Amino acid sequence: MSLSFTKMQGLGNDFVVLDGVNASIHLTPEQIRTIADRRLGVGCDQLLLVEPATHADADFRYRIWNADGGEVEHCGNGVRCVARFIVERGLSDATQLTFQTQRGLTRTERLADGLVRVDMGAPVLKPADIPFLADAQANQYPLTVDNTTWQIAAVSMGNPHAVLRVDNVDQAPVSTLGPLIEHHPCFPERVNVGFMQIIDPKRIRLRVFERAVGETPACGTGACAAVVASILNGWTEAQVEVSVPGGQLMIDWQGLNTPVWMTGPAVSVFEGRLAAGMA
Ligand SMILES: N[C@@H](CCC[C@H](N)C(=O)O)C(=O)O
Repeated sequence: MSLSFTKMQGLGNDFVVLDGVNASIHLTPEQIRTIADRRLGVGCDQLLLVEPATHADADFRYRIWNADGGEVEHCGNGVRCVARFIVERGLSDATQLTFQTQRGLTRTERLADGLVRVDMGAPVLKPADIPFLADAQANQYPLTVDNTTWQIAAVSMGNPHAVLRVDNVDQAPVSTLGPLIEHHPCFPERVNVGFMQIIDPKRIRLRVFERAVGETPACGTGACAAVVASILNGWTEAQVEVSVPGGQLMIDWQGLNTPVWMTGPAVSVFEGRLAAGMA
């Protein structure tokens, strides 16, 4: 079967997006790895599949696989792209949509200028639910890696994040410390690792080493987790501009048990067809 796809990106975090509403799509982890491969396939950080919802309050179901073929719970840049994909593919013309994900319901609203605003849900801070091994919940935890102890925040936005405050993200050890924390035994499902520099109470800079992918130009859930960590620790106010290597996201969080709001771009790059045998 030859399957059509759209290549999309949100601040350089890139996706292959598939329409599972008009076709029944079942891909093996090996097929996903090949499609995501930048030499053997199309190339992407995540593969996204839109399907009919099975939840009464959702318009569509939306599933996410990392480039290594593993299915994950949530993707912030991805959900903005999917909101746009649905309109471009004629699946709906609604400005507001509700998506069913592994982590629950996520609501999107298309704004002017190609921006999409997303209700990312309330962050999860209880260690066992992240999951993160700690005796008690705290705003920061000591984490020892190779005899050096770092202070990290642990936050789930549906998917797990560790956030470290650094003086300068340009000099942060993203490619060396990132994978060590990703695989740290205190994170039994591995973790995305954010390196955050506070510029002032309204602005941060962030680089994220994504679980199963490596450093990406942007991570939407990572930006939400970093802002939650910075607010909990008293470093920023409730509305924060997050500068990542791929551009800017606006994140707004009013505090415990309230949703994190994320606003950012979603861009279609090209459409194509996967050759028979690829899918
Ligand atoms: N790029 C994403 C996050 C994708 C999933 C992540 N790598 C994980 O394993 O949890 C985003 O924009 O949030």
